[in-house]
Amino acid sequence: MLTLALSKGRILEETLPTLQAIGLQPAGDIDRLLRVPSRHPEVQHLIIRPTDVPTYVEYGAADFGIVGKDILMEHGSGSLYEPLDLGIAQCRLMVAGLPGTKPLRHRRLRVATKYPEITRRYFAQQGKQVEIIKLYGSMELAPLVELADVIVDLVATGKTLKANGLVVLEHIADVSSRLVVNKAAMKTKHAALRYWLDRFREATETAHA
Ligand SMILES: Nc1ncnc2c1ncn2[C@@H]1O[C@H](COP(=O)(O)OP(=O)(O)OP(=O)(O)O)[C@@H](O)[C@H]1O
Ligand SMILES: O=P(O)(O)OC[C@H]1O[C@H](OP(=O)(O)OP(=O)(O)O)[C@H](O)[C@@H]1O
Repeated sequence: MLTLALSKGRILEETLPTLQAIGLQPAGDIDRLLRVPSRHPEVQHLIIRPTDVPTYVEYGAADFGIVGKDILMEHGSGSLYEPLDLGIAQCRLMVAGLPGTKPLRHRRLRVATKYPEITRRYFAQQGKQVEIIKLYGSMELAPLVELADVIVDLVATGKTLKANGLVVLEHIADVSSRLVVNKAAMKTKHAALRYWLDRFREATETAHA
């Protein structure tokens, strides 16, 4: 039996057509069940929060998983194999703020984000120490109420930024969803995982042809 950890929400919705194409569609109520059989007798799904997917796969509670590159960058992806870019849930990780936001001289820049590790690394690479304010959502509000000078957040269409009067200041990384694999399982269950990785790769190529 193989276990695939799926990120519930946006990524799961965008993953369903691929699962359907390769015969792994969930065979149960994905809105309520946390562990769901798939149409294939040898694969089951875990339906979990995106931020938990790397942990389940790293510890081997799931053999493989699907998760955003943003979450992998924040988690630190060295403990997992990342063999395939699925090309779904595409967006960009950006520094954003009010128009005309300038570097500050008298104090550290204050940055609100759901991604403290990525943010710390990004500014440290530029030799800047920043004050990081960890938030769990609605980052766009922070500069408006002077909780932070800027935010580090995901941008796709740019509509959320625009609606809140914010602009992109810097580009950090392009983001899409990745297939990740537990390192030990890649050895002990190699043939089965290889088979499904090939199916995912074919389906992804077909979808983007
Ligand atoms: N606007 C967007 N357009 C495209 N992809 C996005 C967008 N926002 C987020 N994503 C991608 O989808 C993933 C999941 O986002 P989603 O909004 O479903 O979860 P979340 O609400 O951030 O998760 P949690 O419930 O753990 O806080 C993100 O990690 C990112 O990779
Ligand atoms: O550029 P846009 O197309 O407007 O998309 C960007 C928005 O999408 C994400 O939020 P999401 O809609 O997932 O809400 P949440 O993370 O606050 O739950 C992200 O955190 C931005 O707020």
